[in-house]
Amino acid sequence: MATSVERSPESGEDAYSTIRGELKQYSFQTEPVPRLHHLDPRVEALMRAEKPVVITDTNLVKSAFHWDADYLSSNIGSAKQTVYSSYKNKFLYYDDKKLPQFPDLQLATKHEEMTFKEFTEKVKNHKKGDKIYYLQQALNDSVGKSLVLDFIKFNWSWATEQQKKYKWGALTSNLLLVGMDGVITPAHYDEQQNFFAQIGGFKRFLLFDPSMFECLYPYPVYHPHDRQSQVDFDNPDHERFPNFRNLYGQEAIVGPGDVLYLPIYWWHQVESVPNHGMTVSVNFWYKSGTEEKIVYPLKPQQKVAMMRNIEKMVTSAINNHEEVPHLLKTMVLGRYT
Ligand SMILES: CC[C@@H](CC(=O)C(=O)O)C(=O)O
Ligand SMILES: [Zn+2]
Repeated sequence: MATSVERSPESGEDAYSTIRGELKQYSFQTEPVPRLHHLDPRVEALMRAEKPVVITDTNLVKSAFHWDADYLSSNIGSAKQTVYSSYKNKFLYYDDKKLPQFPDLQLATKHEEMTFKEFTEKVKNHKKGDKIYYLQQALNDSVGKSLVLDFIKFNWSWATEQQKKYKWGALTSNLLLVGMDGVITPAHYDEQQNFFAQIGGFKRFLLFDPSMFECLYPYPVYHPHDRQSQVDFDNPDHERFPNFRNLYGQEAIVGPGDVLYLPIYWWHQVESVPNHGMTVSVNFWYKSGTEEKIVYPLKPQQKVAMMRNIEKMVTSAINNHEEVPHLLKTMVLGRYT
C-alpha cells in the first residue's frame, strides 16, 4: 500500500466536494459542522457554547506539513511507537488497565510496539487480507531533533491564546496519528477539550452532542471499552439499542491545515477517507477548566460526568462489577421507569 500522503495544504473546495460524494452513508441524519476562518467572530461564539467548528488558516501545525511517512521514518527516531493492528478497519479503543476484570473479552485490535520504520514497512508491504495498522503515539522527547524543531514551531501562541480565552486546563498530550487508508475509530467520547489538527490526507468526523448519550449506549464505566459506543454503526441492533433510531449528528471533513475544535464529551467517529492514502494528524488534548459556579439546568455533559461518578461510586462500593447491573436495575426498573 502506498505510504504517500495526499497533501494540498489549502485543499480547494473540489477535494472536499469530491470526497463528500464518496462517503459511506449511515442510517442517521447529520448536518455540516461550520467551517470558518480563525478570525471569523462566529468561531468564538461556537467555542464558548462548546460546539464543534472546523477552523481554517490557524497555521497551528504548518511547521509539520512535510510530516509524511518517509520524513517521519527518517526523523522520528528509533524508539518503539504504539501501533494498533486489526484484520478489520475498525480500531475500537480499550483501556488495558481494565482488561484483567474481563479475561474472556475478545479484542479485535491488538496493541503492538514497533519502530516507525517497521510500521512503514508493514504499510508498504500490505496486501488485501493482511493486518491493517494504525499508529497512535503521544509525541514525547524520544523524537529526533528535527521533529522537535517542527514541534516548537507549531503556532503555540494561537493555541495558548485559545486555552486562556476559554479557561481550559493544562495541555496533557499531543497524539500523533498515522493511519492506513480507510481506518476508522468508532464512536466514543473523551473527557478533554481537543484541537484536532490534520496534516496529511483527509478524515471524516461524525459528531454527536453529549445529549445523544441515550442513543449511543456506551459500555459500562468499569468496562475496558468505557466511553465507546456499543452500537455497530454498520449493523445497529435496534432491539438492544432502540434509541439509536433517534440519533442525529454533525459531520465534517478535515484536510491538511484544518483544525477541528472537538468539545469535551462530544461523541465522535473518525474515518480516514478511503482511497485517499495515509492520514497524518496531531491532536491537542487539554484538561477542561473548572466551572466557576454551577448553573441550572445542568448541561448534558455535566449529566454525563454525574452518571460516570455514580457508576464509579457504585462499582467501587459494591466491589464486584458483576453485581452492578442488578443493583442499578433494582434501583430503577418499576420505580423510575
Ligand atoms: C484517537 C484516534 C482518533 C482521534 C480521536 O478520537 C481524538 O483525537 O479524540 C482518530 O483520529 O482516529
Ligand atoms: Zn477521541
